[in-house]
Amino acid sequence: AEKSWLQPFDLLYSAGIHAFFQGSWSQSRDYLQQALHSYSLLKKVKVSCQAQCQRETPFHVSLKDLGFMDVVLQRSECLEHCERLQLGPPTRHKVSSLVHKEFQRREPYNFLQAAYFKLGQMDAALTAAHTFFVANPQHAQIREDLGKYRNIQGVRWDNARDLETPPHWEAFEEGVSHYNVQNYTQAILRLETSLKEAFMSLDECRALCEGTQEEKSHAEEIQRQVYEIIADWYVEVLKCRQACAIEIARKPGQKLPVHDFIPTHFHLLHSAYAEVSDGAAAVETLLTYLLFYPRDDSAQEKLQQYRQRFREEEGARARENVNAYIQQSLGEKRLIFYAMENLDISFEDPDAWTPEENIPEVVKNRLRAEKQKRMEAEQEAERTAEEAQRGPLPFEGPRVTLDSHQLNGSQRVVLDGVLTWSECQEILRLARTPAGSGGRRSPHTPHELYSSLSMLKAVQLTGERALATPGVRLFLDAGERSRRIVESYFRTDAPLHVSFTQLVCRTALEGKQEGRVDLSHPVHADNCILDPEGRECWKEPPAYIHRDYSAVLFLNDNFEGGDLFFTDLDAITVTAEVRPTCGRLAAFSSGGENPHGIHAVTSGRRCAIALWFTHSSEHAEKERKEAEQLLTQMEVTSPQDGETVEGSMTRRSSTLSESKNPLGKKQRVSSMEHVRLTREEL
Ligand SMILES: O=C(O)CCC(=O)C(=O)O
Ligand SMILES: [Fe+2]
Repeated sequence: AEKSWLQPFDLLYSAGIHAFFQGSWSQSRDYLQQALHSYSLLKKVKVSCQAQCQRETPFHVSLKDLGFMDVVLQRSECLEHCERLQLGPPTRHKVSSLVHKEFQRREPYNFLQAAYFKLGQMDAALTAAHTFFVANPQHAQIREDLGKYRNIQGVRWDNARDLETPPHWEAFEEGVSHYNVQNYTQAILRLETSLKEAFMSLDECRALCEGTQEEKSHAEEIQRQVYEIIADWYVEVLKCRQACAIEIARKPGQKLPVHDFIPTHFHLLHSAYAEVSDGAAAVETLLTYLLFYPRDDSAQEKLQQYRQRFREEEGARARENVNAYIQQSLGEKRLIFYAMENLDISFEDPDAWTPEENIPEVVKNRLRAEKQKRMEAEQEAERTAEEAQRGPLPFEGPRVTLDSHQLNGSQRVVLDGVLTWSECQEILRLARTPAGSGGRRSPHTPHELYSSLSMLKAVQLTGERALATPGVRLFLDAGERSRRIVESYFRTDAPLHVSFTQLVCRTALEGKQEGRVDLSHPVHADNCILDPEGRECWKEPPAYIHRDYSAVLFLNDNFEGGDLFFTDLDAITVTAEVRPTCGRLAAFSSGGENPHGIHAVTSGRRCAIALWFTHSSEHAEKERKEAEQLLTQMEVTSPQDGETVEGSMTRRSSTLSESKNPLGKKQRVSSMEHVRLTREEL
């Protein structure tokens, strides 16, 4: 029989990794596939044995302690027998919690995608990579890899599937989008599917709680009595089951769970059913919602409305399976609260709907205090982790003026001394050239003019007017300088490339400033679409999702207004403000943690270089390389000039006259053609 038992997943996994580092790709692939298969089968067996043994050895009410222990022993025997039949001796599948965590993080898929890639199985590689990526969206390397797959001919990008995310997520998200565009019939179908699947995931998660508790050391156990040990262990199981409500509500790869996940389904469903005039279902789902929140006044009002509108639907009842779930959950909470009162137990209630009166006063205070303590500890941990991660500055000159903590946020920094005063002036001259000073209406406000100069335009300027060269060189260098500071200070785990450089000036229109309440640039995040109501930021097109870090290098301060400010996710609460001044650099991660805007410029002209950085080499700024080449050609003295190289280098910061331009016309034109070409390829 030995042969037919399931192979332990941790052994298969380590064999897969071993083969991987040996370069035996097909062997590695096979072991990794088997490991994943074994892992999921093991879970299935455990869940089905739980269900079977609960049926076979039920607890009856009013058991005396012997009767209770009798059932405990029978169930234990049942489980052992059930699992042994399918899995072999229990010790075979004892796996360290470290390996468990790796599987939860989908680590095997990372090796698997690389093995498939080596074997040229591109569609499978893409699917494995995508599966890993969904749970690890911050992983820089996998993003890079996915970018490569996208460019490989014949890979069907649309086929990228996620093999692990529970099916309720797709159904839930589709349901909500249908609902949002008033497509109620489809919304109902998808949300009902989501509910069914979510309850299945919940059952599975809860069943796995038994048997996953870490074992205490024998020495610890020996001090204690049998009931203490049982109580302790059982409370751990109950806490684990309770945590499943959060587990199913947290989409893989996301930090926070969806608030009130199950009740939300019923909230959306009753409106959707009412919209399609299915009175019975509307009343049924609203009543089910009210099981969670019986004192929700607006829901009660709705109920009266539905009852009047759909008269014939008086027989509708709340859903029994949901009622059973609530009763079970409240029963578990009651025991946990009891343990909190009397034993030294900590617990965090995952549900918002637990009725106040079910929570003993003492426990309420403990819960509150614990929550407070946890939040503070989390903030502190985040802060110290962030500060500990700060890297050194790559060269002398700039210094940190404000760190994230002082800026009341995360992944933010303000530095001074990135440009000298004369460097700022030189770049500002560039902004005054015809290409830079074009004053069109600001896209954001009728009270300001707006002009912008991209790297492409700056290079064209160099080609056409040598006058601009020192400014363009500085414009280029300032971006590279900032890039190095950001990469080093934030200790990014992969190299950063500049992906876009833009010199932007905002000029206040005279006499149009009274009573002005708008902003020079509304609050936004740079790589996602800010949804202040939902307190979320959607990292999806048309947002520039490849942007990882942003920076603003300020050039002047002779204007009024125009401070850069950061807000909370609500886009209203200002958390920090930065006054522009020459050489000051504000740098921050481009995501939802850093919504920002610019206060109205009420007089004068505010100029700054906006920079965006990316880990993806595909999104590196093409014009930057062109500009670099072109400028180097111009700066290195041509033979006719007879000037030394050093001479030409010192000239960098002085103004070049047109006649000194060492670049022949022909050469210049061909360089420009090249720039246009790479631009079109984008
Ligand atoms: O100029 C600034 O201060 C910020 C500009 C900005 O946030 C943007 O262009 O995305
Ligand atoms: Fe921005």
